[in-house]
Amino acid sequence: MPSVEHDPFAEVLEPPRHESPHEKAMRERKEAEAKHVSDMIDEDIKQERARLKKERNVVKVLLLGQSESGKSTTLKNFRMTYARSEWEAEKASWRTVIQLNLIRSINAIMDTLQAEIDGEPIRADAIHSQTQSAATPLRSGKNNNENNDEEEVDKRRPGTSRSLTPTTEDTVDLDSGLLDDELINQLRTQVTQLKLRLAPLRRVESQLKHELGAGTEEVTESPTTKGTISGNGVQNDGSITGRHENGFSRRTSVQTERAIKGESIEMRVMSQSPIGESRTRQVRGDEFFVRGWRWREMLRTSGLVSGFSAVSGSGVASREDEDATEAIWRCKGDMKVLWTDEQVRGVLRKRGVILENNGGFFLDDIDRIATRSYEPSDDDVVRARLRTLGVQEHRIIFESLASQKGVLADPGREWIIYDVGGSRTVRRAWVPYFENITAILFLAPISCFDERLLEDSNVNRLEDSVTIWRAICSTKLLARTTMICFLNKCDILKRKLDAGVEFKTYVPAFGDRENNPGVVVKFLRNRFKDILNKHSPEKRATYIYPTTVTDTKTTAVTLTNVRDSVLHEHLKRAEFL
Ligand SMILES: Nc1nc2c(ncn2[C@@H]2O[C@H](COP(=O)(O)OP(=O)(O)OP(=O)(O)O)[C@@H](O)[C@H]2O)c(=O)[nH]1
Ligand SMILES: [Mg+2]
Repeated sequence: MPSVEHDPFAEVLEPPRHESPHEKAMRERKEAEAKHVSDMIDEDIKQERARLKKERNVVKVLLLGQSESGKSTTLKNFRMTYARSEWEAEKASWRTVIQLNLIRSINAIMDTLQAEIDGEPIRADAIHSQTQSAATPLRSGKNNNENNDEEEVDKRRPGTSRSLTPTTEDTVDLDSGLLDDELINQLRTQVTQLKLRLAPLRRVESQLKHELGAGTEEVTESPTTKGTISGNGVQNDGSITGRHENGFSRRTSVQTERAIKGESIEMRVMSQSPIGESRTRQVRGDEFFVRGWRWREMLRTSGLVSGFSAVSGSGVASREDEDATEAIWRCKGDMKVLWTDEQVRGVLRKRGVILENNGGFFLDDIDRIATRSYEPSDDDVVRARLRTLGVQEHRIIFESLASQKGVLADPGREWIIYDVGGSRTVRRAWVPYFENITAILFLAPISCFDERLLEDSNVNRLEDSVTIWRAICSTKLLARTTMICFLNKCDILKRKLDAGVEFKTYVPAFGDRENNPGVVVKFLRNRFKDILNKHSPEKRATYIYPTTVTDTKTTAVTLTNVRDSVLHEHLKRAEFL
C-alpha cells in the first residue's frame, strides 16, 4: 500500500527547482491569466444555465392569423393592460398613423365620387349583391362573369371595403344604374370644388406614407396570382360531403399548408431561434424584423426611410408631422361635409364601399382628430391600422401587476408575445417561432365570410382562416402548445347580418339556421373546435372565444381568462416535465 504521505501530483505541481525570480514572476502571471480565463468560462456556463432555467419559465405566446385579423390589435390590448407605462410613453407616436388612416378614408371617398362622375362601371360583386344571390361573386371573377364590363371593374380601389355584399338598407333613392344627369352635374360641381380644397390631403397622404414606411400599404394581389387558382372560395353548391370538410372547401388547404409547413424545412435551416438573439433589426428580403415596439425609432435610426423625423414619446413633432396636422385642421370643415352628405353616402352605398368595416376607420371622429392639439386616446391607438412587417417581439413582466386589483397569483413571470405579419407572402416567417412556444393565439376574423383575400381574390377570407387553423392544429411541432382561438370582429359580423347579408350563401353547410350573430358564432365555434379535435396530434383543451378586440373593456376580461388558461397549462406542463 502506498504511503499516505506520498502525493503523486505534488511533484508535478511543484514549481521548477532553481527557478529565478524573473521566471517565477512570469510563471505566476501565466497561472493567474489561466485562472482568469477559467473563471470566465465558469461564469459563462453559470449564466447560460441560469438563462436556460429562466427561459423555461418564460411564457411565449405567438399571435397568428391572416392579415387584418386583429393580431396587432390584440397585442395592443395586452400592452395597454399589462405594460401600462410603456403604452403611455408610446401613445403619442400613433398620432401620425391615425391621421393617415383618416386621410386615406377621405381620399377613398373622393376616388369613389370621381368614379361615379366618370361613369365607371360599378364593381361586379356590388351589382350582384344588390340584384341577386351574392353567391356568384365568390367564384373567380374571370371565369364566372360573362359580362366583360363586370370583369373589368373587379379592380378594387385601395381603402374601400372588400365586402362582396354592401348593405341592402338603401335609404337614398338610387337605382342600381348610374345617377341621373341632374344629380351627376350637381355632384360634379361639388366634387370639383372639394377636390381643390382637399388637395393638400393628397400631398399629406404621400408624405406620411413615405414617413411611416411599407406598413401603411396593404398587400395587394400580384399579377401572377390573379386568376391562376380557380374556385377557391367557399363552395356554394350546397354540398359539404366529399370535397368539403366542416362545411368548407379543402382546395386552398394544400397551398396554405404548404405555405406554413412545406417551407418550414427551409426556414428552420435559414433562421435561428428567436430566443437569445440580440434585440436588433435583421433584414430578410424586404421585410424587417423588429424586437420591441419602437417601430418609429427603428425606422429613423435604420435610415430605411429618408427624411424621417419621428414624434418621440415625449410628443415633439417633426416638421412633416406639423405640416400634416395643419393641413388636416384646415380641411376639417370640408372633410365633415364630405362624410355627412347624404348624396355622397348614397354613392358609397351604391358602389359597395363600406368604410365603417375597414381598419383605421376614424371618419366619425373628425371633430376630435382634426385639431392642432390632437392626442390619441387609448381607443384611437387600438383602432389604428398599421400593417405588421416581419416579426415583432414584446416582453411583458407581470410583476407590476402584483399591486393591481384581482390580478395575478404569479408575479414576476415574464411573457414574450410575438406579433407577425399575416399576409400570405410573409407566413413562412411564422415557422421558426413554433419551437418552444407556450401558446398560439389565433385570430379568425369571422365577419369576413363574404370577403376575399386582398393578396388573392380567388380565396375567401373565412376559408383561409379555417385552412390556417387546420394546418397549425395538425402541426406536430405544436402538439403540446396551448391553442387559443379568437373568433374576431363579431361587431362587424353583427352589422353585416343585421343588414341582411345571408351567411348560408357563403357557407352552405350553415343550412337553414337562423341568420343571426349568436347562431353563426355557435356554428363557427363548433367548426373550429371540431377541426382542433380532429387534427391535433394529441388531445388538448379548447379555448375558443368570440371577440371584438377593438372593444377594450370586454377584451380585458377575455385576456384575463386567456392569461389564466395559458399559465395553468404552462405550469401543468412544467410539472409534468
Ligand atoms: N370593427 C373591428 N375592427 C377590428 C377588430 N379587430 C381588429 N380590427 C381592426 O382591423 C384592423 C386590422 O387589425 P390588425 O390588428 O392591424 O390586423 P393584423 O392581424 O395585425 O394584420 P397584419 O399586421 O396585416 O397581419 C385594425 O384597424 C383594427 O382596428 C374588431 O374586432 N372589430
Ligand atoms: Mg399586425
